[in-house]
Amino acid sequence: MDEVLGISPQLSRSGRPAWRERIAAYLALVQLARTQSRLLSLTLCASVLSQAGIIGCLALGAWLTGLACAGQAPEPLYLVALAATVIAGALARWWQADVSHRLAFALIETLQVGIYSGLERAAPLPGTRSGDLASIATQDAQTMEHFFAHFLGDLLAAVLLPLFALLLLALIDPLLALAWLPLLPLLASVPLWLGWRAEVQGRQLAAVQSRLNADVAEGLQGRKEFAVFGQEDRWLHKLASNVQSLQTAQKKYAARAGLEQAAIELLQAGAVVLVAWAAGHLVLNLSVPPALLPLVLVLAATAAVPLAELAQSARKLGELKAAAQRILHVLELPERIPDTGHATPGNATLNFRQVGFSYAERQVLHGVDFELRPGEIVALVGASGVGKSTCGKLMLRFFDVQAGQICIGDTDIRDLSLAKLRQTVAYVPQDVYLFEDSVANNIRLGRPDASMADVERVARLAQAHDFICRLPQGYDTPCGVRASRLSGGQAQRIAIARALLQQAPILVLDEATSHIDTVGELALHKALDTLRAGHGILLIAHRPSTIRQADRILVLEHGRVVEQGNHAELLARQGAYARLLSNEST
Ligand SMILES: Nc1ncnc2c1ncn2[C@@H]1O[C@H](COP(=O)(O)OP(=O)(O)OP(=O)(O)O)[C@@H](O)[C@H]1O
Repeated sequence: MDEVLGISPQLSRSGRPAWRERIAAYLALVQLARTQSRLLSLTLCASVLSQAGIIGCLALGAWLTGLACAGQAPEPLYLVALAATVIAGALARWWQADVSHRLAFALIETLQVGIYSGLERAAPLPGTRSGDLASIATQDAQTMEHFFAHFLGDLLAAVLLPLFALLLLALIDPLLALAWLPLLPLLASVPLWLGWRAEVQGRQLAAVQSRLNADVAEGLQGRKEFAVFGQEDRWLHKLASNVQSLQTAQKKYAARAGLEQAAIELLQAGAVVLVAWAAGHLVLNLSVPPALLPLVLVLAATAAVPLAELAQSARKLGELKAAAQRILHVLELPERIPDTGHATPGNATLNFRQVGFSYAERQVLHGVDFELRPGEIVALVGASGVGKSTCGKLMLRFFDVQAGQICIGDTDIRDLSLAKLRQTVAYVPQDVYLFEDSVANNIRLGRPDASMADVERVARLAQAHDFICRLPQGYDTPCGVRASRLSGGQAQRIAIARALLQQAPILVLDEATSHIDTVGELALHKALDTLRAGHGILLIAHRPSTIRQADRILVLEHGRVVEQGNHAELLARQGAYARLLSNEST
């Protein structure tokens, strides 16, 4: 799984060696558990009490049985004590289940919020798929339930109760304690014998599971494409092969877990046999009264149970560690875009000044220069892949420029807070995303408190009001998963209305009318003309009809603005713009 997120098993992305990473993972979980210190203390206390309750009733029962065998009638007080121990043990068990799960769920909630905030802070994560990320936020976080609800409590009980039993056995006769002692560390060490394999298997299991989740999620998103290109069977085969890999990983995991289970039970039985053998000798030598024999055997058998339970719990540590490391990786993701500015722009004039930018190795923009003043409509045009959308994304700081600067009112946008920047620039992306919510709430995305009158006003401006009114529930109609109930042009108009509601002085429309019909587009052009009074509008476009309405056209070629002017001027020049238009028309 770590490999899925690009973390090598030997060396994590943080650069720490794997063993330090492992300890860091557990320490971070314990540190997290300490944030719920009250619930944590109650869980530890309840775990010890519940296991002590079970051992207590069995030991008391065995002692009374021994007395009865020796011909001593039990005193009523002892029977009352036995009944009280049984009830207290049952209550402690119930309390432990309640409090340990309250602790686990509180911590999982904290983890999930942390994971979502880490993903948001660092988005988009290079090389990761949404299914992988969903696995971290849900499955990995849920895996932690075992650690918080069971492992920590089991650990404390496994230390305290065998020590207490050892003390009792030593008080009866030190030889009994000596007979029991050697098997205790052996029992505790079982998970360590196959620990390395458990870890590798845990990591493999999580990786296969995550790959399967990612493939299912991707296949569902791309099901239309699979259907169009007749590739459903290929996708199903891929899923079947992933399921097969998952089964293989699960089988290996179960085989190793079974081996550990057998070893634990063998050692537990061995401890009882050794103590029984020593006790038999001591009883024959009259060093230990026969009435104590049942108590000795019960102590030897039951006091090792918390240790065996810990060993069982620890068997899951490999899986748990893999999940913890993936979670920590996301929690520790640095902020991709630092948000430290507090400046306020003097006015809404936008300037690109010698802007340079590259994605990984590939340089896309080299010294882009242009200005967008309030009241202007400017079109940014160029061949596909030349970097037009990249300019829009840089204006919103989805990425930061690597050379030059982008300023609004002479203030570098890196000196504005992200919130301020995004109030200043409204953006309609190429690939509109509508949430599975009502049309009105989708329009309200940037201003959740906007009145219905405001929502309708911007919908009219975006030429969306009429078709929205024709929808079955008007503005309350759900848009469907990924806007499945709307046409591409309708979704675009809702996205334009959403941007207009933001009342930002700079508006960027990235191919925002590409799915809108000619009549709708003409109406939208009129709306943009009325909007220009308070706004600077940047149109990123291919359609000649959209481009023509701009006051100024910027032609981007080889990562630079190579021409600018209005439609007529640029056509007359017979340069890059004229070439572009003739290419578009052919
Ligand atoms: N996230 C990314 N990672 C790596 N390369 C990218 C990324 N986004 C875009 N590119 C590359 O950067 C170049 C410019 O992309 P951009 O989307 O800005 O082009 P565009 O001019 O808007 O194209 P189009 O008109 O087709 O939308 C393209 O070659 C593209 O492959």
